[in-house]
Amino acid sequence: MDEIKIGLVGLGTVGSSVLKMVTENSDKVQNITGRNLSIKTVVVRNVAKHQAEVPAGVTVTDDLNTIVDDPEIKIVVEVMGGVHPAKEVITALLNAKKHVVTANKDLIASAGEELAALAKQNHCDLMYEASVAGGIPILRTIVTSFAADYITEVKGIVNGTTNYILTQMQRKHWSYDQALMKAQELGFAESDPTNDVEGIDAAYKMVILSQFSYGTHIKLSNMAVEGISTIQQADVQQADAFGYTIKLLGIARRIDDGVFAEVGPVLVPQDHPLATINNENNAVMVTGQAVGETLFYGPGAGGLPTANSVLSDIVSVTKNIVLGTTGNSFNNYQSQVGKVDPRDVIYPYYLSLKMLDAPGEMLKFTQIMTQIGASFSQIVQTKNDDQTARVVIITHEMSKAQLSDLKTSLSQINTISLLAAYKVL
Ligand SMILES: NC(=O)C1=CN([C@@H]2O[C@H](COP(=O)(O)OP(=O)(O)OC[C@H]3O[C@@H](n4cnc5c(N)ncnc54)[C@H](OP(=O)(O)O)[C@@H]3O)[C@@H](O)[C@H]2O)C=CC1
Ligand SMILES: N[C@@H](CC=O)C(=O)O
Ligand code: NA
Repeated sequence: MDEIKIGLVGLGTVGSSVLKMVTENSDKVQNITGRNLSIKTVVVRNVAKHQAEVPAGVTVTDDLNTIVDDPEIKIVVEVMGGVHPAKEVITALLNAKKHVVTANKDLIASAGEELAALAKQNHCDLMYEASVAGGIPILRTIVTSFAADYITEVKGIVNGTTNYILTQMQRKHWSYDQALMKAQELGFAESDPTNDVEGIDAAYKMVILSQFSYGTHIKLSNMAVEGISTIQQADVQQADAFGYTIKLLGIARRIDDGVFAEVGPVLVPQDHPLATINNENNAVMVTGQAVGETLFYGPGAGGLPTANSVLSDIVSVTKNIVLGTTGNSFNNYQSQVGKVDPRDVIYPYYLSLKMLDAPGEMLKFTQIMTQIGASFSQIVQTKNDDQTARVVIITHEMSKAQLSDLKTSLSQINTISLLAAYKVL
């Protein structure tokens, strides 16, 4: 039987699981593709650390050229992470006519179009199912099963680390730091978890999801992105008392002929499916004009779930090699979209305010709300230890433009500060 040799760049959480799956599940893959797949060479930084982790016959090296110059290696999996030198690595591999499978959302969100063009030029495949929502097969599902439907919204929990942290803060009342440390220990977090907790990892995934859903590239710099590092335990408990769970959501929604995309903490009603997604699990809700609402749920991080997505790409590439159909883009949809007016982006908001606990302060706030034409449905005031009070409000629907006016007006009052403004689903 014909053999297809694979190169692996990175042998951490995901890489070691890819090695395990290729080694242990080869019979089924062979049955499906008619090809015997095996890992020939692994590239890492620290060869001594990894030498004992690979089966006999697999080469471990710190020299990428061992793969680039090996004509026997047809497919290479990049799971080293980060934009540089991963971009240079994938560029060299594609120029050497290797098909590439990657889990690297940082790189695909920032240079995906350029790399896809390079792949096409070299008649190579470039696939990245694992880059969005780890083990959930969401990208290929959008490409194939939503090909004819008009997607109006894609939203969800697309970062495992932050969902794990929020779950532990809400259910076990763990501190933020304690929960983050455990997420790192479990291999969910990036090597530097800043992108996880600041919402940037989720934003990368929304960029890729938007590309697949709307055929358009949304620049990260045009997206409002907020993480979870400033969420207070008090907000988690207060949201719970109001009947909501705080989740870090990515939302990309068609509004008229534009697409609005944002990442931030959102209060999700406790009976909404997204409120029930816990720990490192992710869920992506895709709404199509024909199909209506669909929900895809599964592990968003972790070695084996992510490796399963990598393997699904390897199998797709192998089928293309067998059929002689390599060199087609993972996502072919391209479309022009317009700008969204902030007056058309409308949600209720959860506002957490700190104000001087003195007569007239609340009146100042309600006057501003009246001036901007906004109103609220729920309000709770608690006294702080000092001369201030914590006031938490759920507003009626208001636009992003009104929220922006509210922030501007509040910034001019030194006795009231806005601690948090989260959308309410
Ligand atoms: N962990 C997860 O749950 C998920 C991760 N991903 C993505 O998968 C990718 C890998 O993540 P993960 O496995 O967690 O990362 P790890 O940090 O666990 O592993 C990274 C691996 O890459 C190697 N590496 C890093 N830099 C270089 C370099 N310059 N040259 C050669 N080798 C290098 C490291 O080698 P050494 O050990 O010698 O330093 C290590 O083996 C990332 O893009 C991540 O975003 C996607 C979905 C889920
Ligand atoms: N760090 C990421 C890993 C998967 O993409 C996450 O926590 O979701
Ligand atoms: Na996926």
